[in-house]
Amino acid sequence: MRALFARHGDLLLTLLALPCVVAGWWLTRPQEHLLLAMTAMVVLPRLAMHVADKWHPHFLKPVAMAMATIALIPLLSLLGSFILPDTLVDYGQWSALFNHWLDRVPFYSLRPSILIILALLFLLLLSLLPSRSGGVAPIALAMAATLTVMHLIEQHWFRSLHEVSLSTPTILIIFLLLASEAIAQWPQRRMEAVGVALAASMTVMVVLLILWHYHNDQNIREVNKVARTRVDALSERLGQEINVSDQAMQRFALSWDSAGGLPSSRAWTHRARRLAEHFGYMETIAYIDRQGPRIRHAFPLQSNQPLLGHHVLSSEDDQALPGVLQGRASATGMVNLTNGGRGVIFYQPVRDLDSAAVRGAAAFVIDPARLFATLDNTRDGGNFRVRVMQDGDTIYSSKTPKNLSMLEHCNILQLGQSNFTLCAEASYARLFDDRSKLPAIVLLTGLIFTWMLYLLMYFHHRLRRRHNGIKDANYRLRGEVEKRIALQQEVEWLAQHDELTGLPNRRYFSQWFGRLDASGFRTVILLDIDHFKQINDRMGHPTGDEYLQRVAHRLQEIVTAGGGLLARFGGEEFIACLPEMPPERAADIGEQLRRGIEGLALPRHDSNTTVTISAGLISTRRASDTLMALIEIADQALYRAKLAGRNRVEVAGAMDTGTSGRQDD
Ligand SMILES: Nc1nc2c(ncn2[C@@H]2O[C@H](COP(=O)(O)OP(=O)(O)OP(=O)(O)O)[C@@H](O)[C@H]2O)c(=O)[nH]1
Repeated sequence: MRALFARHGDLLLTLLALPCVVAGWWLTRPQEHLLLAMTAMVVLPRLAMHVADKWHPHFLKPVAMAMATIALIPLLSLLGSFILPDTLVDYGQWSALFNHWLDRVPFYSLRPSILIILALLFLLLLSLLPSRSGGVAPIALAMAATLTVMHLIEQHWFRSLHEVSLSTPTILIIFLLLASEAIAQWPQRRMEAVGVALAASMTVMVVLLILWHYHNDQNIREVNKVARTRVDALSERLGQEINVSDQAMQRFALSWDSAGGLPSSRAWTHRARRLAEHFGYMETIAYIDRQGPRIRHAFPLQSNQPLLGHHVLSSEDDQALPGVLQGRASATGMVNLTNGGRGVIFYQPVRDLDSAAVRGAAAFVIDPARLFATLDNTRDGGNFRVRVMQDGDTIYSSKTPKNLSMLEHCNILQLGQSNFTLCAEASYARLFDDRSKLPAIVLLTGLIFTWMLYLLMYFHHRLRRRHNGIKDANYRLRGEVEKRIALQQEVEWLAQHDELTGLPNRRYFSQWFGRLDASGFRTVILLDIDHFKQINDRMGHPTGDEYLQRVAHRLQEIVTAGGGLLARFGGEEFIACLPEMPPERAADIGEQLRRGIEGLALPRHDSNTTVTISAGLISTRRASDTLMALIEIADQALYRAKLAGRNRVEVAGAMDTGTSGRQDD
């Protein structure tokens, strides 16, 4: 089972998303179906891609990419609805486009949030990427995960005005997709290659999301002002209306002062009708005689007939009447009316024209519900619900528009002696009209910037690694070349020198000799260590080798000082050539060589004697004398030196320079 999960875990998790889509369709509200459909459109190409990766790449990969491209269309359209200016495509057009999906459901209530649309887009992008090992796959996955988490945070901790929230099936599907991608990518990813770029861009993204949240919150606050403005406007209109009606009531009461006497019933009805026609919310306009005090007239008469003659001070709610009978305009709170119903009664004193004494009062019964209904009649009314409450009872409510935003604003108002709460709540449709596109644009621009930053850092890292690799290879190559050059030089040196003494060998010597100017004197000296075999035999080969080296070194010093070249001729024999030197001087150097070795005083096995050399020397200025010929002559001279007792320099007779040196014995 573990092995199966390790090999096909990504596919299994994506497969699990399918039953979640089906279950989600039944379990969630219709508003979520668009989101589920979008999610399913992301699941299918991912599924095809996982299968393609494992079994049928040639056939299924193009199919998956085609499905992903098709799924891009609705997702990009939804994204467009957040960012395209209303002048280009207005809200109604988006609604019409998407209402094909779900009939009669308003667009704003079925549109997923921009965070989730972007998260799905990034997940979809993974199907469109040419290969999962491509450097951008991790950032797409990380962005999808971060956006989903941000949406959940917004949904649970902050107020939102909108969009469909993630229900359990959708959350499950998105997390299954994220997990399956993480499993698919993980084994292929070398974290150090993407780690720095990913960490930097994710940090930028978190900052970006905080900024977006701030902008979005501001936007919601701004949009919410719509309801507050509505409440404030209504409150102001109410204040103005009360002022106007108050003045009308005053004028109405004063008009009886000038008439004198008790108003006649006909006159009362006539004038009260005119007032009531103008102020439709004045339910009853009554005249209260100070005597009693009793209601003498009431308009409209038909509904108020039982009130006539009614002793009004018996009503305990009517505290305002004593005030008006003392000459002060007054009002009650919200009271139960004698003829049933509730209302606020405003009183105005009616005075005697001559004495100015209060004869009675005009009472105006105002129905607050009708008053508010009269005020709440603007054209925009359909986008708001206005409610008026008093002591917890709703006394007025306007028609409720569809999809209220649940964002309500209230003001406290006073009418008569009572406080009323006036609240307005806008519909989503109204709020969306005012919604700014700025937060969505900030988010999208920021994500593009974050994506670019990742690419820049990732490719910079890759290039730097490649560059370092090339630098290392270059360094190694240079080391190799240097080693080979050294080896080559060693081989060349060995081809021309003797390893033991470090002297040039015969080949080098003959090449050097060949380059000499044959028109001048050339002296060839052949030198041989005397009785060297005995040194080897008695003192051992290592001592023999050491003596060879020391002899060679001393001879070379002298020959080089004379401007010549010394080479090892073979075994314990050396050959020297002194160019451009008169024979006498050459013979002299020959003698110096002999003495030089003698002077080394290298002890032999028999402690009385030291190592010596014998030499044969030939000087010539004949250009036709070859090296071979000169060596032969020198060898003969050397032979003679040996015969003559060794430790001698024998100069070839042809040059007639005689012999030099001293006898051994
Ligand atoms: N240790 C050592 N011995 C060498 C080397 N090359 C040649 N020999 C020895 O040099 C000796 C040469 O001996 P011989 O040619 O008989 O002559 P010799 O003993 O020097 O006697 P004379 O030349 O007649 O004085 C031999 O024993 C060689 O083995 C070498 O590179 N190292």
